[in-house]
Amino acid sequence: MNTLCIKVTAPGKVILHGEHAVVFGKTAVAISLGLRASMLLKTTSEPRISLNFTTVGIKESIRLDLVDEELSNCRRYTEDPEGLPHEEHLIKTENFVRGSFQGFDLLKNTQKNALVAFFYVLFGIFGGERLACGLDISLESELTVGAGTGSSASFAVCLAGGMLGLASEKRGGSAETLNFQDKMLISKWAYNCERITHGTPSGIDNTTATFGALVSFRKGEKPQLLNLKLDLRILLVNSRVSRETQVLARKAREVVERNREIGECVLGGIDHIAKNALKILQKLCSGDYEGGSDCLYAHLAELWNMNHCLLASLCVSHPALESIRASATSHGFACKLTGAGGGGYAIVLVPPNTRQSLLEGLTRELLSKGFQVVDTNLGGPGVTISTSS
Ligand SMILES: Nc1ncnc2c1ncn2[C@@H]1O[C@H](COP(=O)(O)OP(=O)(O)O)[C@@H](O)[C@H]1O
Ligand SMILES: C[C@@](O)(CCOP(=O)(O)O)CC(=O)O
Repeated sequence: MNTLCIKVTAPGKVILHGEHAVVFGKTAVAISLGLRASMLLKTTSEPRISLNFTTVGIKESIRLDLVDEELSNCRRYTEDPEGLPHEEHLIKTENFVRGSFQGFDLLKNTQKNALVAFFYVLFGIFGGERLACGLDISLESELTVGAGTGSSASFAVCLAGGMLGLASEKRGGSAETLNFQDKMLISKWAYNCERITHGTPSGIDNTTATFGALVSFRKGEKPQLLNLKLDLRILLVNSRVSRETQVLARKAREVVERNREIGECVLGGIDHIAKNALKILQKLCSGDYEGGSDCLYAHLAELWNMNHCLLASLCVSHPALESIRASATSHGFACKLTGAGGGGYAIVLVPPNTRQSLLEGLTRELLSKGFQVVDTNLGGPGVTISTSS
């Protein structure tokens, strides 16, 4: 095979509604961000695989013959990521990575996870064959790691998209043309990858990072993809408190299980909010309403606030998130945590007719409290793949 370059990009996401409840089978609505991860994969004649994951500070390389030898002991699951025995494959991959990279145990968790994720996908997709060419892979991202904006999902989608693209090019196909099934395959591989760090994720993050735009999601059902024809604008506010999704998901589950009937009501409430918010967004997209959009945005704002309060009742808010909300409320904006909570980001809804001075006042106050603020539009494209030789 001649030298090949594959570039893969994937967006981060924010969950608008349904975080935590989605784990219990309720509806969630997520939307892609303008911020993206981007991976460049080059085949080389050097017998090495070099990895440069700048965001997590990984710069490592490994001899190709060691990788090819391990590949010969793996089974291939290219088209069947769901059939891959996850735990077994993960342990085997971890053993390989630990044995191959000196000082692995001294790395930070984010670095360990990223290395393991790479080889997990590589071995699953190329098992049973030899790579027979060196690889030079670099990945960078505009997203903050560990803050709930889908950094790991966009990373995983890039890995999966790149490896599946390479596999397809090696068999004489094209990595660039992606139909729905191709995207589903990328999303399923990315889901497996997400399991490495997030235990049993619902799948909403990898789905949104793959398909982009607005995704309505329910576990076990085909994701509903909505073409967002409106500029939904938010302030993305970083509380600068780091948190782990798995820990927060466990906390919410404990609250629900300790208070079964109440927990069911809270989850049911969140489900209704997600469905109603989706209807409003669909109306806004279709233009199918009388008068201006102000009424619809006011209703959406009410749902955002209710959603936050229900999440807080599951003990997944944080004093920093409440402080962001207090500022937003005092300036007349709706605000909710997004993702797992316990820190990470809050989102503030910015309706189209918002006075700029009001928004600037809120931004100033949030900055003076030490938070980071990004004013952004939502709904960027999903995974993109381009190749050159
Ligand atoms: N840009 C990135 N580059 C390399 N690895 C990443 C990147 N983003 C996330 N990861 C990997 O994914 C893991 C989980 O990421 P995290 O940001 O906690 O998830 P989330 O975005 O869902 O909050 C990290 O520990 C790291 O190993
Ligand atoms: C809490 C949860 O509903 C969302 C987690 O979001 P994030 O990874 O923190 O963005 C978990 C999940 O959906 O898997």
